[in-house]
Amino acid sequence: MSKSEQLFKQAQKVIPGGVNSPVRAFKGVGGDPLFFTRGEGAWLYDADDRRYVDYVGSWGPMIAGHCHPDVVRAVQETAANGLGFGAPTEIETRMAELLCNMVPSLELVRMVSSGTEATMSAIRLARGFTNRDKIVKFEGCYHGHSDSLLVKAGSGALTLGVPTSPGVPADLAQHTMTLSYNDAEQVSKAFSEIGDQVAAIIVEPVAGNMNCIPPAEGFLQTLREVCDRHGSVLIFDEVMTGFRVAPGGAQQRYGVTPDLTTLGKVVGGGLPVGAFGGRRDIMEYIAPTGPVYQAGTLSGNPVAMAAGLATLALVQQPGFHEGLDQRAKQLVGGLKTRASSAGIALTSNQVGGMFGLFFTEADQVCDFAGVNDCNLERFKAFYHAMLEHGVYLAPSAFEAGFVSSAHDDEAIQTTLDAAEQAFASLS
Ligand SMILES: Cc1ncc(COP(=O)(O)O)c(C=O)c1O
Ligand SMILES: N[C@H](C=O)CCC(=O)O
Repeated sequence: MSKSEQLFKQAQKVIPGGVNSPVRAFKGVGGDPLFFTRGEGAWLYDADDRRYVDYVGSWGPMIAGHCHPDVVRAVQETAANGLGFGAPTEIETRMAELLCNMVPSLELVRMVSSGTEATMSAIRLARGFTNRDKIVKFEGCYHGHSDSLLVKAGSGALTLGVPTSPGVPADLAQHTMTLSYNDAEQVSKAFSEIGDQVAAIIVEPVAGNMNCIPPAEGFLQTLREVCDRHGSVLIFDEVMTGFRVAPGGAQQRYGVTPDLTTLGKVVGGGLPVGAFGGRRDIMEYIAPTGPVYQAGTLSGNPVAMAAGLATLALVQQPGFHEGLDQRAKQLVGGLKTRASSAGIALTSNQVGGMFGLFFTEADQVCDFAGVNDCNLERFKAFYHAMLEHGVYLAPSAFEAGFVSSAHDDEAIQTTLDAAEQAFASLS
């Protein structure tokens, strides 16, 4: 038995399913999860000291690779002064100033401790501000696990086949309307019927929790238009896309400015951080300036702020995003060439440092139905073959992949060599 197998057995005795977040349990691909002991750049080492090229990146935060010395140093230096005070610190203002400078929609921003908290708080704020209950989301998009948003959700909820979770009161779920991602016509029609009751649209501006689906031409603009017409709040959930697809996120890349933005992952540099912010008049509606309540014991934790600021400093370096984009293109292009040589039908999507692979004959995959039509069994076989050859992909066909600035030629070539063998084993 491997060390990982032993550790997983032990974990299952005291942790539900042996994991602290369901998608880690390998239910989407079968087999047992690996337990990791350390990371370095683009590489992860498991409990048996096997090395893997990592395309999960802690589900996104590790945009500069594992253990970047600047980030580690910032954490160590800040921790030496105390782990947290539950009172204001200057570093929180520095973080807020930076976020407002980087992300087009932010005039005011509030820090929280996870992406889930950010989206849950943004929804409450939008409901309070508009005095309306209904929200619109899109099938296969995941916005964390708060009740209103765990309806036809993506990510682990989709992987485990429970997109609408038991435990979400029907009385609450009835206020969440779920539409099809990239179907602008359906959005316009829904808003012509009930637009005046809608508090907010929340959307992943590039969907990354049903694999990776970029927005269709004009889709985000339509969301902006219907929200303007009906007085609804447009929320871009940039927990995944923030700082990844452009320095100012998807809103900068696609030129559509939402009213509120939610952030997570990269903003915490690997520590538990989220944020939500946007238009001043809406953000001033939150306590203590406004009546909508929201709070957090560890919000704005200085050590987490230090990790985030150090990561954002790296992200702002000239050429950072061009480098990510180029690496991701090199990877995806190389995989497609090798799949084609092996006679395997493979389609891909890629936006900056985010990518998706689809085992399908279709030329493009642009919505939830397209993702569902893919060959899941082939993905599972590919997944395990890649793992066998030292490449760690997300253990589900419904998750995007992430490239970091630490993915160098060696990491990419190791991946392509592994893929050549994996594709050969599938054909
Ligand atoms: C787009 C998006 N929103 C929200 C969340 C929730 O963030 P967290 O897992 O930090 O609660 C995630 C990831 O889990 C996400 O990908
Ligand atoms: N897809 C999720 C976040 O983006 C995966 C993280 C998790 O649920 O553990």
